[in-house]
Amino acid sequence: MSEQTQKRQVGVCLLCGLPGSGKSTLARSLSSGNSRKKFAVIPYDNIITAEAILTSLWKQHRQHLLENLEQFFLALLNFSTLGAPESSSTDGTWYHFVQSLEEQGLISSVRSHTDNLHYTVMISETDSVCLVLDDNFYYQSMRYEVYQLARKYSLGFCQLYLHCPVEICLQRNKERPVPVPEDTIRHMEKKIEKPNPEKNSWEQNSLTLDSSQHITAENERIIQLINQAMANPLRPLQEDSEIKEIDRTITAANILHQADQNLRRYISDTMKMVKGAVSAYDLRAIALEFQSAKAKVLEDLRQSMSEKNLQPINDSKSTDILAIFKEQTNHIVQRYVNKEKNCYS
Ligand SMILES: Nc1ncnc2c1ncn2[C@@H]1O[C@H](COP(=O)(O)OP(=O)(O)OP(=O)(O)O)[C@@H](O)[C@H]1O
Repeated sequence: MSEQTQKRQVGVCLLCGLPGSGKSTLARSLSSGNSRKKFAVIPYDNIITAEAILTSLWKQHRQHLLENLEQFFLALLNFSTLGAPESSSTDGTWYHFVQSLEEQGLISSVRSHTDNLHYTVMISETDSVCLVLDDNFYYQSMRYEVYQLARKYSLGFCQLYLHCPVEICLQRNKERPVPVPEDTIRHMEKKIEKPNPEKNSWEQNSLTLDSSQHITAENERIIQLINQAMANPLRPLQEDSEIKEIDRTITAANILHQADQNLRRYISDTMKMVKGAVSAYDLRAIALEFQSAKAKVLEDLRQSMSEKNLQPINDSKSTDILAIFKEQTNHIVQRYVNKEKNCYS
């Protein structure tokens, strides 16, 4: 497809749950299904090796895996080849990443003498693609970084939490050729932060399933969750300029609010003084004081606005403030005139 008019639907489905809860089993079931949607499984355990997990470089490896994912998103969205990120030479994450995609038949290396870091995506351009991230994702922060990446590229995003009683996970784990240490699973059970859509609005596309039972890709709720996420991609963060404009509006509102408060205080003080005034001289002094207070509020307002490079006069709130000034000044002048009349009558 040389001239792309239609964007490909790309989505991410995070699988989370304790070791032994059945994430990899479900991921396999998804990728072997025969729907029009292509599932690309990203098996974190195979990509970030056990040795890396035991070292302090673990976080760095996760970061590199995110960069790899970003490259894959770009290749899928732009219908381009998959290229290695700059960090690819620093550890084996990229190697394991592309190896896993190659094994699934999703990419194929570009044969070139000069460039062995590019791969052709072997997915039909008309197919939508859902990346299934197979990891425990037991901290909310681990999921949030994927969410941010998905939002950056306006992808579909959903989470599937496989809930399975720890004793069942331990039992299944024991029967594996290379079991995870029991303490690790028990520790994780205490630490795991399940998706919490009530607290985190970004986790609203989450589903909890009881995985002590057999779960397959044909599960209606899973199909619905993924379809819905793909059909409703995340809205990307607004452009920098839009964010700056919002900040400017907030700053302007704060400055105007402050000026408004000062003005109301001056008016209230002035009105008290007007009530207590006994002579025309008092009133004249009060009126002069109010005039200079008003001028000071306006001057402070003008200065704060200009320091922040804002235009108060165009803002409806500043117009309100000026209207209050006018109204209150008229009011005081009227009282002043009335009192003066009384003094001389
Ligand atoms: N619903 C199920 N019923 C019975 N056994 C299951 C079920 N799901 C998975 N198993 C078995 O439990 C073991 C662990 O499953 P699996 O590898 O899918 O778990 P996992 O959540 O991916 O674990 P890990 O986080 O360690 O990768 C496997 O031997 C698998 O066959």
